[in-house]
Amino acid sequence: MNKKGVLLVNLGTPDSPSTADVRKYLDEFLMDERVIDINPVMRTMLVKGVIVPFRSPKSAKLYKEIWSETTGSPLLHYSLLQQELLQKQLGSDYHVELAMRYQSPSIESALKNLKQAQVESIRIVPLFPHYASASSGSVLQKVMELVSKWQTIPNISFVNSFHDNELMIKVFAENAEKYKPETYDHILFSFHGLPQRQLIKSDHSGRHCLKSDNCCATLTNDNKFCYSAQCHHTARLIADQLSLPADKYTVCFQSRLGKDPWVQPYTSVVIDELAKKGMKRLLVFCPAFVADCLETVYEVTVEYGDEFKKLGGEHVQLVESLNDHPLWIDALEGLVKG
Ligand SMILES: C=CC1=C(C)c2cc3[nH]c(cc4nc(cc5[nH]c(cc1n2)c(C)c5CCC(=O)O)C(CCC(=O)O)=C4C)c(C)c3C=C
Ligand SMILES: [Fe+2]
Ligand SMILES: [Fe+2]
Repeated sequence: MNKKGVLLVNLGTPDSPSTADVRKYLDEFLMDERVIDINPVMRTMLVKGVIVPFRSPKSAKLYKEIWSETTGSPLLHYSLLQQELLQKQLGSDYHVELAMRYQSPSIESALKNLKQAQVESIRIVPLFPHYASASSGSVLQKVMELVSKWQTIPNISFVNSFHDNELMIKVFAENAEKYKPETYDHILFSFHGLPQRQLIKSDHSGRHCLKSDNCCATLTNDNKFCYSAQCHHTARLIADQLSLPADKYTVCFQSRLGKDPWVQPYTSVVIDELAKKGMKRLLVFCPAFVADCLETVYEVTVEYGDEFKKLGGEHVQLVESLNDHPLWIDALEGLVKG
């Protein structure tokens, strides 16, 4: 019997924390037309002329801080563990591959392995709980570009988003419980940011995105593919699971790049405001990521932690990501079989 193929795809990480490898990674990532979605000539000038030359040495320093001598980039390490554990759990009827949208292991090589294994179908699982053109959309476009050239195209299906996955919500809540959320002054749900123009472009109704202050407060037919509305929904589900009152938590967005407005409120602004209000201890969830990475272990723990302390705060505690939690592997099994 032919096996069923599974392709897990995360964002990508440099091959090493050297400036040259970070430059290669940022160049491939930021030249993607779904990531910096502006006129191609402007994108080339901005990315190759400004962002990559200035950002690469700075980012390389940060990557060096989180790089493990034995396991390298945390994002790749946890993604490989997720692949291994899912393969074990699904058994020999399945062939599970892992790819990164940018750099290695590439989507090309993972698809080649699936083709060689003569799989009868491919289930594509972008490892992003919330749909964004810049993340899941880009993964799906790349896979379709490559597979469309095959002589025989197997059955293909993909997961668009899983922002309300019950097991995922449970793992985030469980991971937080050991820190006793009730002992913190405030809880943040800090999601990866996105330029506002990308939200507006995804609003096919033309009635929803950024048309009112609370356009993301509920998930409706009009905004069900809105990245921000999906993020708010995930936060509400985790907060409900932990019985957090609405005034005890804030949804915010981190990792802004460039001068254009991104989805708000910005995490750094919220942290400043909370410190100025005299809050001392913050617990921070990063539910846009299924594995710990630069944006969680460095940006939240170190950068936001230092910023908070400078303004009188005492402690910023990150709730670890889904990583290799057994219930998350169960969740992945459900996404594959669903
Ligand atoms: C969760 C999904 C992600 C979306 C959506 C996303 C959009 C997006 N990101 C940038 C710019 C950068 N992101 C960087 C790192 C990074 N981004 C994600 C995920 C999403 N990005 C992850 C998982 C990571 C961490 C990778 C790792 O190796 O640990 C970086 C690189 C790091 C840095 O230099 O700060 C940049 C740059 C844009 C512009 C964007 C949408 C338009
Ligand atoms: Fe990013
Ligand atoms: Fe929206």
